[in-house]
Amino acid sequence: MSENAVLLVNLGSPDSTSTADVRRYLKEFLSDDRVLDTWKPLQQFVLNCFILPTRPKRSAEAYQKVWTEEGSPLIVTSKNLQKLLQEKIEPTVELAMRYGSPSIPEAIDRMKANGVKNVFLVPLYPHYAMSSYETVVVKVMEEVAAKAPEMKVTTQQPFYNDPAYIEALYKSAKPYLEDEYDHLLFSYHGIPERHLNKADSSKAHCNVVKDCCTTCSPAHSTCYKHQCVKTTELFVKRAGIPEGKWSISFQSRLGREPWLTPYTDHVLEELPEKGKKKLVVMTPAFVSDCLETLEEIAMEGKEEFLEAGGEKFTAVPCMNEHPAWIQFMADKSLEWLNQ
Ligand SMILES: C=CC1=C(C)c2cc3[nH]c(cc4nc(cc5[nH]c(cc1n2)c(C)c5CCC(=O)O)C(CCC(=O)O)=C4C)c(C)c3C=C
Ligand SMILES: [Fe+2]
Ligand SMILES: [Fe+2]
Repeated sequence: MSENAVLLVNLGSPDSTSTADVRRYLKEFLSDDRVLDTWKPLQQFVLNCFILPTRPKRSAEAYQKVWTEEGSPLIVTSKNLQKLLQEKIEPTVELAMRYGSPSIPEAIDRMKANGVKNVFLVPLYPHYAMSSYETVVVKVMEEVAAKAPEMKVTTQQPFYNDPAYIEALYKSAKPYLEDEYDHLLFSYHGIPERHLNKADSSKAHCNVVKDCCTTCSPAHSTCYKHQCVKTTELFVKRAGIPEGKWSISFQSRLGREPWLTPYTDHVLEELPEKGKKKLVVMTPAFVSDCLETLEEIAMEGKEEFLEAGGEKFTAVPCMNEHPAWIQFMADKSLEWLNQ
């Protein structure tokens, strides 16, 4: 048994598409103080009185549209990633989900029982957000402190601007960019605007400085929007896509407060009237296809775009099991082992 292990952590999905399982999943997810970040009693009031009475049924119907025989696409793809990475590297590759199963505490118990001393934690998100990357790191650290304080954890930093990641993203997307198209839309998962200011420890950059996301600052190490902009700029440079032929939008908003703009659903409605009738959409905030890419973009988004006068809609799959992505993960693991 190796003393080293790689721990991959993705977001997680409900156990099934039943409304009860989706409710349980949403309750755990939205009780996370880094996701619904309000005063705890208010968070629970909003959750129990407004979200949980209605959303689970709607979300369950959406999950039913993308569910496979093996289960949730996000879990199935994450397990395939675990298997393919394991074939390339010696340390045990463990997989856990931030919410639901397989859980983080179970993975830590397993590693402890197997005598693992050094863990390379990889949150499966290219970009930093307190509601995605940060909550994974905090949860793993809390569980390690409680269960196996002797374990040494090294964490992969957000890799949004890593040339090797951009190359893997480019290689996986390239076949979908070969046919003629009018516009390439990069649709990132949104977050509340407020989270940008909260993540800026200087409180003097994000949404304060003009053109903050393209003006150099240490705040960018925790600025989700900057990191999305950077991934996009590096990708279009690598792919040779000219200015005016691409843009960025943000999807999946929840609640009434302002989220990052422009909103993907609005953009999809506006593009056809601007003459952009053949559209390609990429979703680089997600490394694995999931509800938000398969249902919200490839099904609902496509319908909205075609109804607004669009003619052709191509949703680019996430990196999923692409060999370049698996190799990227293997290289990161080897860098850690050799440091
Ligand atoms: C890519 C990173 C993600 C960020 C940042 C993020 C922020 C965020 N999400 C919600 C609420 C929901 N997200 C839901 C699904 C979902 N979100 C991500 C990733 C990020 N979320 C993924 C990969 C998925 C898909 C999960 C799957 O099983 O396929 C859902 C559940 C579905 C639904 O009911 O719509 C909710 C709810 C908030 C509030 C938030 C930031 C504050
Ligand atoms: Fe989300
Ligand atoms: Fe910023």
